[in-house]
Amino acid sequence: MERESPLSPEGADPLLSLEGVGRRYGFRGPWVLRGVDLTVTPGALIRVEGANGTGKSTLLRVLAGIDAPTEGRIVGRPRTAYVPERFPAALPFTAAEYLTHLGAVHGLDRPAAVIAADEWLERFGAAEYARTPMAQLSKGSSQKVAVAQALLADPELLVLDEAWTGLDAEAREELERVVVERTAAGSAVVFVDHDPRRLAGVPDATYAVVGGALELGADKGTGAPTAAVAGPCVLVEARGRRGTRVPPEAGELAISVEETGSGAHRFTVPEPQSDALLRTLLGARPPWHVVSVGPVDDPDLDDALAALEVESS
Ligand SMILES: Nc1ncnc2c1ncn2[C@@H]1O[C@H](COP(=O)(O)OP(=O)(O)OP(=O)(O)O)[C@@H](O)[C@H]1O
Repeated sequence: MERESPLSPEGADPLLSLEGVGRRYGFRGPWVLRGVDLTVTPGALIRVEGANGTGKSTLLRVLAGIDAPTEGRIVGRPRTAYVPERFPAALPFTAAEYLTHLGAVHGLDRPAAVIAADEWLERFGAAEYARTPMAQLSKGSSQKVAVAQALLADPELLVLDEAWTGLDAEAREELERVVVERTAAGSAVVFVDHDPRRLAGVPDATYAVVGGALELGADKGTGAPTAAVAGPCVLVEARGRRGTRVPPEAGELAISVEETGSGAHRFTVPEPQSDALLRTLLGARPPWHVVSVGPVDDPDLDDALAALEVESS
């Protein structure tokens, strides 16, 4: 199988590579994964898709380093954090104790671990549960703790297996923002999510697990500006500091920019360019706050794009 690598900064060394990786359970079990090659570079955002039971979670566990390949090898082991599909919530700690302990395991000293635990719980709207025993948390709240534990120690590779499941709407949006921020800051994120709208248009690459192999999906973003404007678009709502002008590069990437409030802007951008737009906004000085990223469902825009396509042909 040809090895595909996602968009990466020019010349960046891979964080981690899977080379000819295969995984099966049990000595004679069927191969769940076979001949998988994958290179994860700094800043890459990779989506993994596939039908139920095809091996997505297996792949993510191997990437996260909590499961070993049966054959093949893994080159590199960045500082990695993982949010599993099922989080063992019935632990004999409060949320804050658990996070502080894990922070220490990840190398933070105790005061730094306490601060990081508080900050992440706050950010995901779970600060009020900090002193609640984990066993008493609802599924959604314990999922917030699962996400917080992964973000505590600034991972270079974040692996999210259905991490949005069970989160409330605000926390789901927050996690999308965190993913965009982390990749803009140079960390890699690999995720599985059953909702096709999750981070739609943002990943650098989408892979599907099919028959144990990894196939590069059709909706791979190029991350680079292209002349094409036809095709699906993404709506990015972002807020700049009051009085800040839209970064010129963001204006060039977008088909349209609308000011919706003081500092608040709505960018409509062709899907392949959405990642570049997000990086531009988050990398601006001062950085823009990305409020939401979602698909465009606007018949007028579809007509306008069709007209543009005709004009440019
Ligand atoms: N610990 C295990 N022991 C034995 N078989 C396993 C184990 N984990 C996964 N499998 C098997 O490996 C195959 C792939 O499972 P995996 O959970 O990786 O798929 P998935 O694509 O993530 O599924 P889903 O979409 O349902 O979460 C399945 O047939 C599953 O039964």
